Amino acid sequence: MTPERTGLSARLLVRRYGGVAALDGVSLDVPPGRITALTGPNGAGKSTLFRCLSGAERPDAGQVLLDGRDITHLPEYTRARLGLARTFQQLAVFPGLTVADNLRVGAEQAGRRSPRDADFAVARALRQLGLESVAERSAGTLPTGTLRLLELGRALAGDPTVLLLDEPAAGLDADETELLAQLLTALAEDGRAVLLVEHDRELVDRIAHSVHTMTAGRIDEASEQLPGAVDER
Ligand SMILES: Nc1ncnc2c1ncn2[C@@H]1O[C@H](COP(=O)(O)OP(=O)(O)OP(=O)(O)O)[C@@H](O)[C@H]1O
Repeated sequence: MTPERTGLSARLLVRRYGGVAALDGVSLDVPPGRITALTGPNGAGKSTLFRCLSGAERPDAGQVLLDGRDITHLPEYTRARLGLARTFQQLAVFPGLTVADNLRVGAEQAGRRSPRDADFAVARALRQLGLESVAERSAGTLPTGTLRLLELGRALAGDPTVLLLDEPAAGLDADETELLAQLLTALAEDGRAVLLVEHDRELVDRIAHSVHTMTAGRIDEASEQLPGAVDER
């Protein structure tokens, strides 16, 4: 039986580094079909929250739930296979591999190991990101904006149900930001749960359904909003 999709939730997460509480009782819901945005100043704890949600780090207390299942103690690769994907602020693409092969690694990390499955995932991600024309180029030869899209493609290649995106618009030009806005909107409409850490407030206001503000390890403000219209070009 397929479990009911409720998305990803943090319940009272605590993570301390020495005397600093990077997370001080953080609860957050990232439901399917919506873009949930997280903002806040440097050092607020956003990256720590991402690491605890993705499984790169364990919280000292609290729970992480995926579709109601407690995944707090599951390793990152198991979470990836359950449908959780993330992108990194510091790009995690392999510069020596082609764009297509970077996407293939993303598909394989999410458990799409048969060549047929992986080929299908690569072709779909190339199409979604508009990267067909650079499919055989070495990633290391491409500009930052294209690499940022490839970083997203690497996460999408595994066909995740939950996407954690750490500043996906950093370094994108206006056209690339527009493509990103349309793509994230379509992914949410398709039923995916999207968590977006982003400093571009204009982008957040246009596409997010809710905005949570984090300060000093706590989410101290949450607001619901109607996403603004995305340009149809
Ligand atoms: N590995 C670590 N060891 C010690 N302290 C850490 C570690 N990681 C984060 N911190 C501290 O935890 C707090 C939260 O940091 P975090 O990087 O999660 O914030 P952030 O909101 O993601 O900031 P930024 O926008 O700069 O990435 C900060 O005080 C930071 O110095």
